[in-house]
Amino acid sequence: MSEQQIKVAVLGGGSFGTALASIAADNGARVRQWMRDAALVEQINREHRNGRYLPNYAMNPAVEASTEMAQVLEDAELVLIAIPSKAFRSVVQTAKPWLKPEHILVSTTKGIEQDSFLLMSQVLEQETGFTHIGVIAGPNLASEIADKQLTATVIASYDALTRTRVQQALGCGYFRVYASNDRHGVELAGALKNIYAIAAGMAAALGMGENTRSMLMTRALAEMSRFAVVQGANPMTFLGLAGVGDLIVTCSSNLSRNYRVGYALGKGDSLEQAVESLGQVAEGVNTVRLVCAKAREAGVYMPLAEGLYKVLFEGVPARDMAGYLMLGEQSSDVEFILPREAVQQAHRESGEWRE
Ligand SMILES: NC(=O)C1=CN([C@@H]2O[C@H](COP(=O)(O)OP(=O)(O)OC[C@H]3O[C@@H](n4cnc5c(N)ncnc54)[C@H](OP(=O)(O)O)[C@@H]3O)[C@@H](O)[C@H]2O)C=CC1
Ligand SMILES: O=C(CO)COP(=O)(O)O
Repeated sequence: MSEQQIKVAVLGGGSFGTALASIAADNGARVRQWMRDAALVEQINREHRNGRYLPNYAMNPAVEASTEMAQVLEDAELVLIAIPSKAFRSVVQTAKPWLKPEHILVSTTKGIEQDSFLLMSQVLEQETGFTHIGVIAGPNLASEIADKQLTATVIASYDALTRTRVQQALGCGYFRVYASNDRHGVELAGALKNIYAIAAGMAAALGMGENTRSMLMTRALAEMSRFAVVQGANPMTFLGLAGVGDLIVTCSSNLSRNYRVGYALGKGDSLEQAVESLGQVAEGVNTVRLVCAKAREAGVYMPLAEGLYKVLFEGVPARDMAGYLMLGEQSSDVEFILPREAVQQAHRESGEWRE
C-alpha cells in the first residue's frame, strides 16, 4: 500500500464486486460500493454480508454500500466496475456525470458487448475518452476470494499508473496482482474462456473423464489464441493467468457459473432452465454466439466454439457433437511450431484429405 490511503469505488453489488470491495478494504483502502438494490445496501451496511450473492462470507465492515453514485464516486481515485456486459455501458453512462480524467477506471467484466463486439475497456474508452483504463482478469472465483483462498490476478493496461495503483490497492497476503500491458489479450482471454467452461461442465455431466477435460482445455487454448491473433492480441498472453490460469479454474470448478450452466445442460436442462436456475450472470452463453459470428466472418477455425453453438442454439445433442468433433480434420498440436496448413497439405498429398 502507498503511504496515503487509496479511495476505491466499486460499481456492482454482485459476487465479484463484493469480493473485490472486501479485498481493498482488508488492504486498508477506503471503499464505497455502489449497487441499485437498496435492501442489499442496507444489509451490507448493517450485517456486513451480501445475502444475495455471497451469503456465507463476512465482508470487511469498512465497506460502505450505497445506491447513490455521486456519494460512491466522490473523491475516489480507483473505480472498479463489476457489472455484467449486458448492463455495463448503461451503468458507465449513469456514472459519467461524476467521472473525471484523473480517475483510474478498471473493468472486471469478462464479456463482450452485444451489438458492437467491443470489450468493456473499449466501452470505457468510448464513453469517457480517458487514459487511465485497465482490466482485471485471471482465475478469480469470487467465493474463493471471499474465503481468502490464496489467489492471483492480472491487471492489464497500456497505462503504467493504472497497473501500479491497482497492484497497490489490491495486492495483499491472499491476493497477488501481476501486471500486463496486453490489455486486449488479457480481456479477450477472460471473455473467451467462458465458452469452454460451458463445454467442460457439459462433458462432466455426460460422465466424460479427465483425459477428455484435458484435451478440451488444451484445444480451447489453441482455439482462443488463434482467434486472439486475428483480433490483434499477443498469443503469449494466453500462457499467463488470464489465459491458462482462468481456463483451468473455470473448466474444473463447480463454483464457475459457466461450468454450472454447461453441467445443467449436460444433465438435460434446456438453456432457459439452466440460465434461470443459476440466477447470476453466465457470460459465456452470449459470448459463444458473438464469437462464432465473428470467427465465421474472419475465417477463423474454431471447431469447439462452433460445436457448442450448435448444441446451445440448434438442438444438436452434446454427445453427438463430441463424437463428430473427434472425427474432425487431423490437425497440429502447437500451431506456432507446426502450422495447421502444413498438416493439411501433407494429408492432401497423401490423397486422404477429408474436408
Ligand atoms: N463472480 C466471479 O467469480 C467473477 C466474475 N467476474 C466477472 O465480473 C462481472 C460481474 O460479475 P459478478 O459480480 O460475478 O456478477 P453477479 O451476477 O454476481 O452480479 C451482477 C451485479 O451487477 C448488477 N447489475 C446487473 N444489471 C444491472 C443494471 N442494469 N444496472 C445496475 N446494476 C446491474 C447486479 O445488480 P442486481 O442484483 O440489482 O441485479 C449485481 O449487483 C461478470 O462479467 C463476470 O464475468 C470476473 C471474475 C470472477
Ligand atoms: O471468471 C471467473 C473465475 O475466474 C468466474 O467464472 P464464472 O463467471 O463462470 O463464475
